Amino acid sequence: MSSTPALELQGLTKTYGGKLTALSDVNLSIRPGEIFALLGPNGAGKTTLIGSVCGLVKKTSGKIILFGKDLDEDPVRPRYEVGLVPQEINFDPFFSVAESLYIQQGYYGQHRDEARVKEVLTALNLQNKADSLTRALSGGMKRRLLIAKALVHKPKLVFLDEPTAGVDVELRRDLWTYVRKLASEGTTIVLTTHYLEEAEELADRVGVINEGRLLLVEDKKALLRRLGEKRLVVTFTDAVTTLPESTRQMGAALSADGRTLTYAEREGCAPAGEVLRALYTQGLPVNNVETRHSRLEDILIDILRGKPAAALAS
Ligand SMILES: Nc1ncnc2c1ncn2[C@@H]1O[C@H](COP(=O)(O)OP(=O)(O)OP(=O)(O)O)[C@@H](O)[C@H]1O
Repeated sequence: MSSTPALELQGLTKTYGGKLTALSDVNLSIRPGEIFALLGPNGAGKTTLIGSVCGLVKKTSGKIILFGKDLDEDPVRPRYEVGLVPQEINFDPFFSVAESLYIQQGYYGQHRDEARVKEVLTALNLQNKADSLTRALSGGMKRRLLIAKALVHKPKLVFLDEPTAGVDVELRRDLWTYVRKLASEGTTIVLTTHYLEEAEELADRVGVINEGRLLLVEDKKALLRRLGEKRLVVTFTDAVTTLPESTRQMGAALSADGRTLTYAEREGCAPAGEVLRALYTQGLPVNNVETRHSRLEDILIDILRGKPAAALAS
């Protein structure tokens, strides 16, 4: 696979009305074929970033390089390689589903390609709706059509801006399967989502943006390992007065009533099993043991709160 980044942002900055800085000096390189999740709270700048790449927002400064081509030098042709699934449903209600896809092919400088339209409709389970007016589709079908529109011209880079907002669990699962298939065929995917489960499920890498600044870019699994923890909670049948010295040294803590031990196993710490072994060796009255792994959601909250442990990776 080519090593040229699918997308490179260099010092990308966007100021609205000379006052509000929606993007501040964003530097980012998206690898070809990866699924990259761009995460951040409302108003962080995600849609502005996507809009700048897709030509919907005029950047204030910085460079946008698509597949090695600087958009300042050619703002049109490199964008033919890009597809966008926007947050909001935006099609003309008076065209049929198939017509809206032919129009889309035209926008991207392509000839009407009926076979491709059929293929995309089938992939998104809309084959029976080709002749329906778009306004007659259900909400979930409209979402599918938005995705079909973004893909009908075979883009090499696809932005999915909140693709599953308001869709049911089944459609969400279908879309995840489809996104994975696209990525396995070499399409680069940039995803924004407030469903962190979605990012955890799909993403190869994660970027966190807040107030227009990119705070972190990291491999998802490495991030979960680095900042995640396994939390062990042990309850005792009778109150315990002190914990074994070895478990205290490992960092286990006893609740004030002596009935609960908690231990956070992080990268480089003793495994939770060692704490348990010490408790059993000392004959402490263990009643129940629970463990819970951190999710991306816990980590994102720590990063956004500026928790020191959530030190930024390069
Ligand atoms: N056309 C505009 N004019 C003025 N300000 C804007 C405009 N579009 C966005 N903004 C502001 O820019 C900032 C970033 O907005 P943006 O839509 O990029 O955030 P987001 O991360 O996509 O948020 P969300 O998760 O809510 O969709 C916000 O403060 C927003 O109010």
